[in-house]
Amino acid sequence: MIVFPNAKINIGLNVIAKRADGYHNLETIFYPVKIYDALEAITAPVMHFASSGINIPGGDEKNLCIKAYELVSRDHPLPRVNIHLHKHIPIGAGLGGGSADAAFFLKQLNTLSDLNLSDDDLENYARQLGADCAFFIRNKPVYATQKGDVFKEAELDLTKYYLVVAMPDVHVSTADAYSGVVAQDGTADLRDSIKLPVAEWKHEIKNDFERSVFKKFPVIEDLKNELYKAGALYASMSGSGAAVFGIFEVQPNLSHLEKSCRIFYKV
Ligand SMILES: C[C@@](CO)(OP(=O)(O)O)[C@H](O)COP(=O)(O)OP(=O)(O)OC[C@H]1O[C@@H](n2ccc(N)nc2=O)[C@H](O)[C@@H]1O
Ligand SMILES: Nc1ncnc2c1ncn2[C@@H]1O[C@H](COP(=O)(O)OP(=O)(O)O)[C@@H](O)[C@H]1O
Repeated sequence: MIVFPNAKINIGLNVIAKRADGYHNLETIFYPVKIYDALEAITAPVMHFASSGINIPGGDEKNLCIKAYELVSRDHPLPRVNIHLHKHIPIGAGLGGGSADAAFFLKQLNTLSDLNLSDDDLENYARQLGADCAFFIRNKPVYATQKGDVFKEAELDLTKYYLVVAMPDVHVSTADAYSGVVAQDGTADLRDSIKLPVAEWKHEIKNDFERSVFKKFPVIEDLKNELYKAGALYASMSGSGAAVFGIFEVQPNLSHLEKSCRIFYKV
């Protein structure tokens, strides 16, 4: 069985408060985009994990797919599986690639092993693997609060626009990005802000990680500015970076950026 875990972008990200457990409460809109890994799982006599494509730091046993398997196996007898992950979604990008793999693997296990877990059950497993992992279970645009794992409906359809994701040659650690951010409450509700025309979002919607991450990696801010120069109605860093995305009315010419970063068109 092969599935194709997709990436996400964050439309706005307000870091509201530091929590007693060390995490942060936030407010964001998660929006799925068309950049994919490929994840194959088949039942097999011995457990095996292999990956190809982009090198994943941390070793196989630390892979979130293996962690997902171990988590579910505490509650349910599982068959041994042979897993192959082809990694295409950039890492340290703010695109949630590792979380997507884990969530899609949970869904695969549910089917492969006839576990009959509901989406709520799967989300409960997912939130134990990573704060933004639960989003990928239903994988629809949502307004997320608390650790980024509590969802309310968000009506957002960007299909009439041309979305671009650009990944510079730097990687940002999520934990480092959170340690550099200053939490502050009292911003407008993102569910109201996204109702404005996209061209007005730049006055209303921000990503709180940009200030400190741009300071450390000016190349990311430069890239965001390049997307505006190329005609973006709205451009922002995604999550804790380093990827930036642009929302355009038509396909932009970004060929001058292709030497210094990886560009994903029409996502
Ligand atoms: C910033 C966001 C925005 O969508 O995404 P990315 O940019 O990483 O994709 C998420 O909050 C990332 O979620 P995720 O990458 O799943 O985080 P986790 O693995 O659970 O946590 C990594 C580390 O980030 C910090 N962390 C994460 C989530 C949160 N709400 N508060 C935090 O302070 C903690 O220090 C934690 O140890
Ligand atoms: N399947 C996976 N894909 C990517 N990263 C993984 C995976 N499993 C574990 N990781 C770990 O998660 C870290 C980054 O995860 P990722 O979700 O890609 O971050 P971000 O959302 O910030 O881009 C990597 O450094 C790696 O050690």
